[in-house]
Amino acid sequence: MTTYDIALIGFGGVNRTLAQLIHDRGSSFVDELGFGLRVVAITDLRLGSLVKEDGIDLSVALRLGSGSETFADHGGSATPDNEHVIRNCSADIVCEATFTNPDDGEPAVSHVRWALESGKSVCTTNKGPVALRGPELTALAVRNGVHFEFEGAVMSGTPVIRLARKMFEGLKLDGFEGILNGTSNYVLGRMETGMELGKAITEAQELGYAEANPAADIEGFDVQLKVLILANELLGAGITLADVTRRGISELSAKEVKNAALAGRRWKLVGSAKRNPDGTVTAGVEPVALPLDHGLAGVSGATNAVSFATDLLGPVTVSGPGAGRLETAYALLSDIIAIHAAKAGVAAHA
Ligand SMILES: NC(=O)C1=CN([C@@H]2O[C@H](COP(=O)(O)OP(=O)(O)OC[C@H]3O[C@@H](n4cnc5c(N)ncnc54)[C@H](O)[C@@H]3O)[C@@H](O)[C@H]2O)C=CC1
Ligand SMILES: N[C@@H](CC=O)C(=O)O
Repeated sequence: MTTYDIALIGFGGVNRTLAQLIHDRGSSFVDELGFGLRVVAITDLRLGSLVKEDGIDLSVALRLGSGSETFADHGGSATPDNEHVIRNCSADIVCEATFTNPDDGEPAVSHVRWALESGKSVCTTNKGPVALRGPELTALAVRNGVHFEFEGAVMSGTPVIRLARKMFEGLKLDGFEGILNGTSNYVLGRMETGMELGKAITEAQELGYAEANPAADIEGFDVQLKVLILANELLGAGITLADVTRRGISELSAKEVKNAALAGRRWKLVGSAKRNPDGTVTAGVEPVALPLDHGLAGVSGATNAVSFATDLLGPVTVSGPGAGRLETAYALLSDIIAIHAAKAGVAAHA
């Protein structure tokens, strides 16, 4: 039986939920998925680091977090020691789920690089490394014979990237428009009922949707990264962050959002990209008051949807969860499944 040793970098909502899934359902993965999972290292800014080659007792690790205990109280260290742990632990796969940094992607870019350089595959839900260093890190993975997977970076557990790559073969994509941020969509829905922005953001934080700094959601930085990822990965746009224009929803008042709904329009934060006749791609994110019969107007809560413009089918829309701890932990599991399938395919053809 194949067992993959896992390192969890960042032990917040997403990686903690993956650990919980492995703890609760790990034994059934062997029958259902054909492999087992064992967590051999965890690092976190607040908890420090813990490395155990024969497997960490997840019931103990999962109890830490709310109190003052750190991994130092359980045979580990009070500091994360990310580089040392990532380079030297026995993990086959590193799951990177630290904060997204929309400026330069660090320190997550380094976390991914250290893992790939030391022959470990990486799954990440962190948008920074994918949006800002995606092609470079993918090339590094290829050079080292490992994998770099990032399905959860866009639309959480909804498999939009893999689905589009596999299922749109033979179609030409000319662009897309979508709701790509669960927090802002949830917040706009609450504002439509009259709730003030700040209160709605607090709810989204409690539900595990928001970024560590929710301004990233509200001011459109998060969608800017996701548009960049989709444009480069699926349209081959070859654009940079500066090419994606950005406007968030912070200027909208609850009254404005409510009045628009009464007048038959719904405010949505829309991310889009469009291929121009000369082959260049124009991309951006902005709030739009959509008519109620628009395909994206009915997408509510933390649900996301993206409508791709295709040459042979016209618009094809993918919709599903766009945020949430469990939904995003599933994205990491789906990446591990993809890595397993790729390894099994290579073995079968060897
Ligand atoms: N929560 C969601 O719905 C989704 C989250 N994501 C992305 O997944 C990542 C994780 O999200 P959450 O778990 O919700 O965030 P979180 O804020 O709950 O957890 C992040 C964890 O990373 C730790 N951390 C931060 N910097 C670190 C460092 N340098 N070394 C070690 N640990 C560090 C923090 O202490 C924290 O425990 C983020 O990049 C987020 O943008 C992506 C899709 C959906
Ligand atoms: N904060 C993000 C989480 C997923 O990327 C969102 O709300 O969509």
